[in-house]
This record gives sequence, structure tokens and C-alpha cells, in this order.
Amino acid sequence: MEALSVHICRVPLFAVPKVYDAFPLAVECVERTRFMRTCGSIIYQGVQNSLKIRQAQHNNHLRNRKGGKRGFFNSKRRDPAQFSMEKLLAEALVRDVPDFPKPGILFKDITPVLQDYDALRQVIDKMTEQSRPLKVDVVVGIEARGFIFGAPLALELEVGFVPLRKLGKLPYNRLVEEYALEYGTNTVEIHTDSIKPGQRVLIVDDVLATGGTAAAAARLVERAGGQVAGLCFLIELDFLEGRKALENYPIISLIRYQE
Ligand SMILES: O=P(O)(O)OC[C@H]1O[C@H](OP(=O)(O)OP(=O)(O)O)[C@H](O)[C@@H]1O
Ligand SMILES: Nc1ncnc2[nH]cnc12
Repeated sequence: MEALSVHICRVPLFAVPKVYDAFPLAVECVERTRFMRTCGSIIYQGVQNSLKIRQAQHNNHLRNRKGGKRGFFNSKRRDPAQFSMEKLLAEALVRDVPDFPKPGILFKDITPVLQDYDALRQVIDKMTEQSRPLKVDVVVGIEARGFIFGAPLALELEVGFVPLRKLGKLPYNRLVEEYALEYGTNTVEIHTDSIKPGQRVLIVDDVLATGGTAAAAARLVERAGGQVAGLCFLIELDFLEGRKALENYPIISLIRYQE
């Protein structure tokens, strides 16, 4: 009987039910509970092994990523410990595009930041760190590039996300504000029921330039019943003096250009 039990222990997991089918009486005679415990232990070992394999695969993935060339920190020139937003500038992850979208405008293109996991991670981490003390109840992201930073930031802050959209995009009841920006005029809208009375709101966008867009967003938030706890930007173009349009609010900007 003991030999049979040992034999059963050695069969692969997939064969255990077959052995049980073949020798039901014998197995029951040996010790039903013991057999079940053996199965349980085999299954437990199987689960443990698969967890170990998954962990090893994940570690490998992290090692490859760190050792690879795909991230801001990964090239030999870049040292994660030395990371700063100034370095991000020095590495030209924010690209100057002249004459876009109109002649005479020097456009700050942030798409290289988005393409780079480590840079994007750092941006979200820094935004989170600096906006956490504002104790916000909700994040409002300004279409379109404000969505990119706003939604992950809301997740990090463990609050909800409200989209503030350009004219005609929101389906439900809306509040509307018009504004001027560096290269024209525009209109933004917010759903009337998107913010609860008194909620502390963080407004998020990629760029603060003249401040026209952000000021319109702040007006909408207040009209919707919210309290603007602060505004958060990746880039601030100091020379366009957008802060002047937002004098009453705390402003976070990770990268500031003087000219
Ligand atoms: O401070 P301001 O002078 O108002 O300019 C800043 C705004 O301009 C850009 O948006 P844009 O209107 O180009 O829209 P997009 O994000 O949809 O590209 C940027 O994303 C800000 O929202
Ligand atoms: N110069 C600029 N670059 C990128 N986004 C902008 N929004 C307004 N002005 C801008």
C-alpha cells in the first residue's frame, strides 16, 4: 500500500486523475485523505513553480528594459540618479518645431517625451509628487494633450478624471467658455454634472503659454461648482506670461522656458 502511495506521488500532475480512475478502490483503501493531500501538494507546487517562472520573466523584462536602449535613462550617457527636468531638456526630449501650427510660432513638441517610458514615468511621478499636497478630489484634463498627463495623474492621486473638451465633443449638458491662445481662438466645454459642489480640482495640461486655455478651464470649473486647487503643466513658456492670467491659483510646471 505504501508503495502504491509513493508511486502515485511520482506521477505527473496531469496523470493523477487517471491513476485515480484506474485504481479507485486501491487509492481509497490506501487513504483517501492522504491521496487528496498529495494532489493538493502537487497542485500547490505547480502554482508555486508557475509563479516563480512569471516572476523570473518579469525580472528579465525589467533587466532587458534597463539594459536596453529604449528609455531616457538607458543610454550610457544617462544616469537615472542624476535625472532632472533640465537634463530632459538637454537631451532634447521636448522638440522645437518652427512655424507650427502657424508661421512665427515655435512649437514645443512633447511627443518624444511620450515615446520614452522612463521620461514619461518621471513626468507623471513628479507631477504626482508636486500635486499631492494640494489634496485634490478630481483631476480635470484639457483636450487633447492634457488628457495624456491628466488621466495617469488622476490614477496616481487615486481620484477621478474629468475631460474638458473642445467645442462640440461632449455629448451631455455643457458649460461653454471661449478664449484666445498664441495661435488663434478656441472654445472649451465641460459637462454640467462632472464636478460636485466644493470639490477641489486640479487642472492639467501639457503647456502653459498665454494662459488663455487654462484660465478658461478655471472659469469652467468654478462655474461647474468646483474649487480650483491648482494647475499642473509639463511646460511653461515664461515669456508669454501665462501666470498673469492665473494669479489666484497655485501653479506647478515641471519645465520652464525663459525664451
Ligand atoms: O496657454 P495658451 O496660450 O492657452 O496655450 C496652451 C494650450 O495650447 C495647446 O493646446 P491647443 O489649443 O494647441 O490644442 P491641442 O492640445 O488639442 O493640440 C496646449 O496643449 C494648451 O492647451
Ligand atoms: N508654442 C507652443 N508650443 C506648444 N504648445 C503651445 N500652446 C500654445 N503655444 C504653444
